[in-house]
Amino acid sequence: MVSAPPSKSFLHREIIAAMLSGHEFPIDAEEASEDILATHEAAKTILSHINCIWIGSLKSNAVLTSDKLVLDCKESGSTLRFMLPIVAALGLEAEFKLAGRLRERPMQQLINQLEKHGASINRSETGNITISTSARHITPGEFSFMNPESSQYISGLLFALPLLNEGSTLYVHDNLESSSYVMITLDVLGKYGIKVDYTHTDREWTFNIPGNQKYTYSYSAPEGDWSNAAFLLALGALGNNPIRVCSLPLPSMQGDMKILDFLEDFGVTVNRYPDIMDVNAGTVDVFPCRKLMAITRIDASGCPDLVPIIALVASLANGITVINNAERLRYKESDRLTSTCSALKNLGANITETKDGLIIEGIDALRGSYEGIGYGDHRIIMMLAVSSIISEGIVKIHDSAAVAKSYPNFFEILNKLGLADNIKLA
Ligand SMILES: O=C(O)C1=C[C@@H](OP(=O)(O)O)[C@@H](O)[C@H](O)C1
Ligand SMILES: C=C(OP(=O)(O)O)C(=O)O
Repeated sequence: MVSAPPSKSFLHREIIAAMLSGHEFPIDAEEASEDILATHEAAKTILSHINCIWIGSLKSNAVLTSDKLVLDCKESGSTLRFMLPIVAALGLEAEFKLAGRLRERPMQQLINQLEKHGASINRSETGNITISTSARHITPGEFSFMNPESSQYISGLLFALPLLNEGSTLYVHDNLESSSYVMITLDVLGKYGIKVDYTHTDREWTFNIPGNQKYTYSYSAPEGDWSNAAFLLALGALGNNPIRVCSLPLPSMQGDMKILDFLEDFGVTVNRYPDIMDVNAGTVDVFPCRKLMAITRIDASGCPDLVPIIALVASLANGITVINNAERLRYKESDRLTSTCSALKNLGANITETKDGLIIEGIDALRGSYEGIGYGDHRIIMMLAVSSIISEGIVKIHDSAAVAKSYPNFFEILNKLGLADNIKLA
C-alpha cells in the first residue's frame, strides 16, 4: 500500500490563508514539493514585513518596512498568481522571481486587472515581475475576466479582495475552466472565516466579496493529492499487480478525483473505501486490466492535470479516445499537448495532437522507448515513469529531479513497489 502525498492545491491555499491570519502554516520541509516550498518561503517573507495584528483591516501602519520584498516563485504558477494580488492588496512593493517556463506562462489578464485598480507592474528582461502601488493598496470595485487563461487569477483575487477597505465584485464571463480549483479556494477561505457570495450559470460567474474581512487561523491537515495519486492508480491499472492507495479523501472537492471514473470507463475495476485508514482519508484499490476500452470523449476542462496519464492509458485502450477542451495545457510546465503527444509517440503510441486536445487510437503494446528530459515537466516525467512498466523499450530520463515540483519522492515509491526495473534515471 502507498499513501498519496498531501494535496498541493490545498497546501498552497492553507499556507496563504494562514499567512493572512498572521500565522506560519507548519509544513514538513523534508517532504515538501518545490512549489510548496516556494509558497511557504514567500509567505514567511511577507509575514516578516507586515504587522500581523493589522492584516485584515489594512491599517496604515500595516507595512513595517518600505523594503522591496523578493519573492522567489521558482516555477510555481500558483505561487505567483496567488501572491501577486495579495501583495497588491497589502500595498507592498515586491519583485517576483520566476524560473523556467513560468516566465512564459500567461499573466497578462491578471496584470491588466491589477493595473486598472492602481497597481504598477513591470516585467524585467529576465522575466521577473515587479509590483508597487501608488496608493496604500489597490482599490476595491469591479474586477472582470473574459474566459480567464487560468483559474488561479480568480483564486488569487479571492484571497486578496476581502482585505480591501470596501467590497468588490469579481465577474467571470464566457466560461471558468478548472472551476473546481476555485471551489477549493472558497472552501479554505470559508474555514478561515472569509465570506464570499457567488452565483453562476454555465458560463457566467459573479463573486461578491465584502471588504474589511479578517482571516482567523484554522489549521487542518491537508488531504491527499488526487492529481499525483492518479499516476499511482494508473500503475495498478496497467501493471501486473493491484495497487492500494490510501490518504485519499472520498469524496473530494479536487476535480482530479475524476480519475476513478475515467479508469472505470476504461474498464478497470476500482474499489473505493471511504472509511478505512485514518480520519478524513479513504483508500482505493485498482486492479490490473487486460482489456482496456477507449472512452469516446473526455472533456478535460475540469481536470487539466490528468491529461498526460489519461493519454497513456488511452494508448492501450481498444478504440479511439478523444480528449478535448484542454487548450490551457499548452501553458503548463511544458506545452503539455505537444509533450504528451511526442513522448507517447516515441513509445510507439498512435496519438495525434489537435488544437485543444488529443486523439488516441489504442494499440496492443507500446513497442518504442524514450530517452530525454521529459520536457522538464513533472507530470510528463511521471507519465513516462508509469509507461516504463509496460513499454517494451527502456525509458531513460535525464534530470528526473524535475518531479520535485509536485512529488519529490515519486521515484522512491516506484522503487519501493518494485516497479522501477525498466526505467533508467540519469
Ligand atoms: O489552483 C490550482 O491549484 C491549480 C489550478 C489549475 O490551473 P489552471 O487554472 O491554470 O488550469 C491546475 O492545472 C494547477 O495544477 C493547480
Ligand atoms: C501546472 C501546475 O502547477 P502550477 O500552475 O501551480 O505551476 C501543475 O502542478 O501541474
